[in-house]
Amino acid sequence: MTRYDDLFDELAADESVFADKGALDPLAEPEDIVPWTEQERALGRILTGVTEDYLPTTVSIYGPPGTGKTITTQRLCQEFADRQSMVGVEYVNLKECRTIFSAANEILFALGGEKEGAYVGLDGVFEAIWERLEEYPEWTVLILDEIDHIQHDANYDPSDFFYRLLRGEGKLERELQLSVFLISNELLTVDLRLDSRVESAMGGEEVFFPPYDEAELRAIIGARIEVAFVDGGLSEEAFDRGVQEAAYRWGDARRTLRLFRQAGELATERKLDRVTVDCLLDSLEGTERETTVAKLRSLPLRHLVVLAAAVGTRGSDGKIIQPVRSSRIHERLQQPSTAEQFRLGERAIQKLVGELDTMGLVESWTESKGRAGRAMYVETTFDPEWVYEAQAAVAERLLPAEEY
Ligand SMILES: Nc1ncnc2c1ncn2[C@@H]1O[C@H](COP(=O)(O)OP(=O)(O)OP(=O)(O)O)[C@@H](O)[C@H]1O
Repeated sequence: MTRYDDLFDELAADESVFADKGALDPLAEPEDIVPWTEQERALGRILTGVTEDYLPTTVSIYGPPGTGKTITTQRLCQEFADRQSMVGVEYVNLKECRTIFSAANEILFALGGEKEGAYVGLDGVFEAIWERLEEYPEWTVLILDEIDHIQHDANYDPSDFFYRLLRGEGKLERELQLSVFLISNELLTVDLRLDSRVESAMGGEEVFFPPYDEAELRAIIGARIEVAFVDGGLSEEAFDRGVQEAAYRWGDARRTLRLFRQAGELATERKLDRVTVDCLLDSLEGTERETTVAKLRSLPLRHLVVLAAAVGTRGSDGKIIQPVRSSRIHERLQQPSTAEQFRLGERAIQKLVGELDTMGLVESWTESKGRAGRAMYVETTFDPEWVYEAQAAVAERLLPAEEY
């Protein structure tokens, strides 16, 4: 026996509470979609417009994470296209696209084209997109997921991208009938600050997916829980508590699946034969932390730098001092390396704090200081140490913590 044998033996679950853990994988295609009756009807109504020769140029599908936007839209559009030969559907996820040019190239690729080189420019890629679309049925529904990941870059702004997509000359000349279904967490015109010419070119159709309530989460994950756990592997109280907490905190099906998977892993680690309410509550904290850290990691650097400055002051007991005044954040951001890189004045900092507040990552408020005017205070809504966890390298490189 080597020490690796010992290690693997120790870690291999001989008494697992799981029968088929894969059933809790959010990426696994669920057999049944618990219908979102209202939203399905709204999307269905839009699609059947084809029979009257009309599809809106855009449909904005938005709502918080894990509320079934992707799965419902994809399936409904595909089912419709399977029944209507004059409709084609393509799905593109833009999450990994760092530039607007790469987003256009990703669309081209999904339409069966070869990606273009940078030298052709955005217009060149769009020209190739229109050529591909000529081969498509009369109507094309293009689903663009995570479209809010498109950000301003050095060469183009999102309005340029949308204007070409909706009103591009090559498209108008060829009289292509294209309807773009845009999936995002926030309403796009607000989130991406699209300009008015783009707004007026958009279809104006919107479908909102609200967070799931307890009954819906129960229905969505109930069947998967039955497959995932051995008989009696999850106590009824733990299941009830799990869906209640998940509905109260997030209304997100993906996070709920993850919560039950982690609670099961914890039970196995603790050598229990069933998941208890304690396992569930302990995992709940872990899930909260994991998702917050992931969210922090995906923040634009300027927001992260402001957060790092907000949590960068420790008391003599080593604890991070909160709340912190925005002027203190400003002061910390005046260190030469940071100041030069980000050039953040007090007003810019307050604006970024406001945006972090809207994202639910901080709470901010102002207090009157009499003659000294008003002061803005900021406090994170989560354990401030997580900021370091999320971007240890960035936070420490930019702003080493200092004692107050
Ligand atoms: N109505 C549903 N029926 C069955 N499974 C669902 C349903 N809604 C969500 N799920 C499960 O949750 C996962 C996440 O859902 P989906 O990707 O559709 O969410 P989303 O709203 O698009 O989220 P995001 O904004 O994070 O991309 C799905 O892959 C699926 O496993």
